[in-house]
Formats: sequence, structure tokens, C-alpha cells
Amino acid sequence: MARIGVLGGGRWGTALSLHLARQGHQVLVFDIKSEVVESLRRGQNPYWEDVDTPKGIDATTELLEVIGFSQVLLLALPVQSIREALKDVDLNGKKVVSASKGLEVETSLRVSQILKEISPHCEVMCLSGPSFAREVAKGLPTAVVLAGEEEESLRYVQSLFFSPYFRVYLSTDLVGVELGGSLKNVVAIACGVSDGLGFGDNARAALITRGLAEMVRLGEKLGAKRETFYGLSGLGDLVLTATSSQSRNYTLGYLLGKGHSLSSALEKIGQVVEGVHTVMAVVKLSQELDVRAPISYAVYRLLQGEDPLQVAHQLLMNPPPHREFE
Ligand SMILES: NC(=O)c1ccc[n+]([C@@H]2O[C@H](COP(=O)([O-])OP(=O)(O)OC[C@H]3O[C@@H](n4cnc5c(N)ncnc54)[C@H](O)[C@@H]3O)[C@@H](O)[C@H]2O)c1
Ligand SMILES: O=P(O)(O)OC[C@H](O)CO
Repeated sequence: MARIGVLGGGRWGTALSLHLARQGHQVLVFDIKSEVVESLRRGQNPYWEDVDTPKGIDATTELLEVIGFSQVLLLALPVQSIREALKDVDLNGKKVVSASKGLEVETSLRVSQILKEISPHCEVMCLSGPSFAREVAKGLPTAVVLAGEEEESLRYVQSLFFSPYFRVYLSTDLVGVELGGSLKNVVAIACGVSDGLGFGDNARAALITRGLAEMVRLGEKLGAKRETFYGLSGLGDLVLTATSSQSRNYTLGYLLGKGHSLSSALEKIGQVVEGVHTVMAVVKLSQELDVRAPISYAVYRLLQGEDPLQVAHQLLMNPPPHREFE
């Protein structure tokens, strides 16, 4: 049994807390929203009425209380809030497992890089893969990957999460696992737009495949291993997110394709949509590194308010015919 602090009592932080408490761990959740904290303190999860909340979960609005309590810290905050939220705390010597998926807009950094800037001697791992919060909360079968640099820590954290319905595979490609979970959100927006425009199943399959190629091109330039993108945190999460109306990123794209403005789509969803921010960093990185990223550029232009049909036609028509792999 371990003491696990969870930073962020949103859907993902809560689903993982439910799972960890069911494994017999003691969980303390931190969130800025008092209604989330109060609900967890009453023994009720704030999001899913049909999911029982096991004993072993407490919650607080005091960040330092969670840091002091935890043997392992699980980070499930929206990526753009991480630096500000953690700027005054000392995470040196802590094992931090990031479950957030995205890049920081200002710096284009991954979560592990942000954490290392804040506390250079913390040990960061990343838990990622195809995993909708609601399904994990309900205890439905899920497989994810845990990446990090220290074999012993990976095995320890794997043992904390592992259960018959929550399989955790290990990887030493931290860069690739973080990038897979971040970049797939942008491709999922594109697939949602395509479906919203009524382009059909062929178009979505093409976008997923060419989107994966785009993720690999950028990922390799940033130091990731190609094979990681064909695993759970890459293709696995891309397929899940780009084909399901449970995904906020896909839904955002779908609403844009149906003619909603960005602000009205975001308001309708009312939860964090990481791809909206990550695409800014992706466009900047692909320019700096001279990587072809037509799908990400198309998403970027859409989010600037350009007409979805026009952007889609340009995406399809602009590139001259070329080989599939070159
Ligand atoms: N929901 C999923 O299915 C899922 C699955 C895997 C990964 N993720 C990732 O998890 C991260 C969080 O997503 P979510 O679905 O939980 O979002 P959410 O919109 O459900 O909740 C976000 C939570 O973060 C809290 N928060 C925001 N800023 C904060 C701060 N400074 N301090 C403390 N709390 C703060 C909010 O109060 C809210 O409770 C994202 O990076 C997302 O990509 C989500
Ligand atoms: O709802 P989304 O689009 O943020 O996706 C959630 C998870 O990343 C799925 O693995």
C-alpha cells in the first residue's frame, strides 16, 4: 500500500484515484475547485453517478499538504496550468508520474521538461495510452504504457497501478511516450472536422494514417524512437481519440466542421481540450525543425477562424502527388 498524491481532480485525476484506491492505496487529491474537493471528501466522485467511490480517497485545496503526504505524485493537471501551479514547490527527490497530455505553448516543452525546469532533481515518468477517464473509472479493461529512465522506479510504479483490468506496459522512451499522447490530440481534431464536414470513413482513415506519419516525422526530430509511435501511446491513443465522440479533441473538431466557432465549441465542451494549445507548439516546432506537418497546419488555420471546407480542400489539393514513404 502506498500514499499517492494526485494533482488535479478533473476527470482523469479522479478516474485514476478511483482505480488506485481500489488497489488498496491511500490517495489524496489536490484541486483548486472546492466543489470537487468537497464531493470527494463526502465519498462521492464529482463526475459519474453510476460509479461507486471506494474508501481511501481524501481531497484538499492545499498543494503543500499533498506534496508532503505522497510517496508518489500523480500529475493530472491541464498542461498550460502546470508551471504556474507548481512554481513554488520543491519536487526534488520526488517520483512524479505525469498523466497529462500536451505541450506548453510558450516554450513548446513536454511536461517532463517543465517539471525538470522547476525541480531539476525530481524523477519524472509518464503514463499514457488509450484511456478515456470514464471507462477507467468504471473499471473497464484498459492498457497503457509507463515511460521513464529508471528501471527500478518504473517497476515500482507499474506495481502500484497494475490490475487485471488495467495493464501497464513499460518503456524507456520518455520522449516518444510524451509526444505520442500530445500530438495525437491535434490529429483527433482534424478527424473530428472531417467527420463534421461529412467527408466519410475513407477520409478519416487517411487522416489517421497520414497524421501518424506526421507524428513520427516530428517525434524522430525531437529524439523519440519511431517504434514508440506504433505502440499504445501513439497509434493506440490516436485510434481511440480520433474515432470516438467521447474525445474532447475529436468533438471540438466535429463542432468546428459543423460550423461552430472555436469559442462556442469550447464552451459547449466545458472541459480541457489540450490539442487547441498543443497545435501552437507543434506548428512552431515544425517550422524550427523543418518538418512537414500539413495536418497540424490545417488545424492551426482552422483554430484561427478560417473556413473548415476551404482549409480541408487546400489540405487535400495542395500537395503535389508524391510517394507514400519518402
Ligand atoms: N479525461 C480523460 O479521459 C483523460 C485521459 C488521459 C489523459 N487526460 C489528460 O489529463 C489532463 C487533465 O484532463 P481532465 O480530463 O482531468 O480535465 P478536466 O477538464 O476534467 O479537469 C481539469 C481539472 O484541473 C483543475 N485545475 C486546473 N488548474 C488547476 C490548478 N492550477 N491547480 C489545481 N487544479 C487545477 C480543474 O479545477 C479541473 O478540476 C489533460 O492533460 C488531459 O489530456 C485526460
Ligand atoms: O478527451 P480527449 O480528447 O482529451 O482524450 C482523452 C484521452 O487522451 C484518451 O486517451
